[in-house]
Amino acid sequence: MAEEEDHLQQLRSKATELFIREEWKDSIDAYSHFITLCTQNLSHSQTQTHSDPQKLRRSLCIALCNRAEARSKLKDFHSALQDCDHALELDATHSKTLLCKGKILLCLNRYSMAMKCFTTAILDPQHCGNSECLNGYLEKCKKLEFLSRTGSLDLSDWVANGFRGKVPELAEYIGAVQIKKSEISGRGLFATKNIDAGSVILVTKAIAMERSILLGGKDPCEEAQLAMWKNFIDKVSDSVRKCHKTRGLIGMLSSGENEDELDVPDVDLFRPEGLENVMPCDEDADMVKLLAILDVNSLTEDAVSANVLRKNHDCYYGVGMWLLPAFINHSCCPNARRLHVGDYLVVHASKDLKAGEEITFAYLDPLCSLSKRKEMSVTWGIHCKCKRCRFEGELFSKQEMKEIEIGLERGMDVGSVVYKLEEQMKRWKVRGKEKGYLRASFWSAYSEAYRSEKAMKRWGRRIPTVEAVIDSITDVVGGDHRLLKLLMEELKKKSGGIVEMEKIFKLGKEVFGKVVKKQAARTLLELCIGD
Ligand SMILES: C[S@@+](CC[C@H](N)C(=O)[O-])C[C@H]1O[C@@H](n2cnc3c(N)ncnc32)[C@H](O)[C@@H]1O
Repeated sequence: MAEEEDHLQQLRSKATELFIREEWKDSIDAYSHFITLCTQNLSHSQTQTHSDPQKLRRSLCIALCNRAEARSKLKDFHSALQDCDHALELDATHSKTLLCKGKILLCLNRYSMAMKCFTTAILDPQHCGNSECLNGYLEKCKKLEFLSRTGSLDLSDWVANGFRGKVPELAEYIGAVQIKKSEISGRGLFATKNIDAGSVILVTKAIAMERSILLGGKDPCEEAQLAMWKNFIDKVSDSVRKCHKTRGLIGMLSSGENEDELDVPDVDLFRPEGLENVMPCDEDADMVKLLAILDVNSLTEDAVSANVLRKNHDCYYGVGMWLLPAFINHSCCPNARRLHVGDYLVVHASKDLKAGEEITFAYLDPLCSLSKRKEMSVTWGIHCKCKRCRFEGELFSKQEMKEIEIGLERGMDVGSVVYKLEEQMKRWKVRGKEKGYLRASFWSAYSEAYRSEKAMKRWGRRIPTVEAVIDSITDVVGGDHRLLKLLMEELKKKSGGIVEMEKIFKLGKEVFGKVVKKQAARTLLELCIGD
């Protein structure tokens, strides 16, 4: 008996030493060995070889708790949670395990469950040493739980501080949306209630994300990009391997084939606190399918609709996988935009949305011509048939239109391009939204003309005002930072009044979403001009 006890003692000391040295993998192995022997010893109650089973049970509880901590350091949250539950079966009020479990649940965005752990731990009379830390976690949990219920995030302090300090912690939030069959392609995300422009629709943490900081240049070199993609794929595979819920959810995404035949999942499955055991998929991840899914659904931070809130204008190139936003289809007249805050993706309405309306992003730049959009859509493997593409498709076959486009490409005076287009629109009786489509397609000519003193001297009186053009483009493509920038430059020239400023704030909300209070909004807008 003494020999067995010595052996257990040695194993425990070795595991603890490795744990203190933060050698997580080796400490997990050592604790696993100890846990197996302990469990065998305790389960053979008749032949029990330990002199003090009560003490052994306590040691087992601590070993499970430490293995959980080590596993969570390696982001193996699933196994770590199982260890915590096992430890809590031995001692339901073990405060260190409750703290560990609460922290893991927080990482998994299961705020109310985490809150229960911290509250129970605080009630434990032996928690005294951890009191401050537990209260801190409890406060954080309450804040995040509120955010996950309401979606009312406030990034004011961080933005007003020039993005200094830690990236604010966000919580998962799913607004009034559902997944349904889409007329665009396969499934799409739809509003279930009216949503105002600027309102946050989703806040989602990436299941995996990889960034490269590329110094000295905007275009990431191929080698750095390849390395980043490789790391990203490794991270996704790791998270899919470790969590069957992630595996089940990612398996529901499109791999680009037979999209119209895919099942329509319930949006509730994507809630962090949603049921774990509803996942149909428990098979091993098929790497070929996984790569196809990543190809179709990964998002890059530098995309047109992605405003990256970050420090110092570092040249980042980031790629990530966010599950629910992967159901958002493309439109050349998008009504939503995305914002990257750390590993979180914040999706907000860039126009007012009606209940039942499909939520769409711009995968491709909506402020460029049909031919350029067509060229870019090849990379996405999509053939867009939206109203705008259909309308422009018919018009772009007209000789006059071809001449305007070729003229622009060959460096024709931008003022005259704008003038010609406006005159043609009158002749063709183009009205309402359709005017916005064409102005958006020739945005480069409009923005250059309005910024050129020479062009404005010559054409200024014969072309519509900046405000009128921006209004009509915003009406079709929603808020866009380039429109905002031009509007602000105009305001500076004219030193505009309150009405103009309100217009800018409104457009700012459509571009960045309602994520900051008014004072911080000014900082954001200044950053927009400085871009
Ligand atoms: C990120 S997924 C969007 C959700 C997808 N419809 C589904 O059912 O899972 C991207 C894929 O949706 C399809 N898609 C999205 N927008 C489209 C559009 N405007 N026209 C045609 N296909 C589109 C393409 O097959 C694209 O590869």
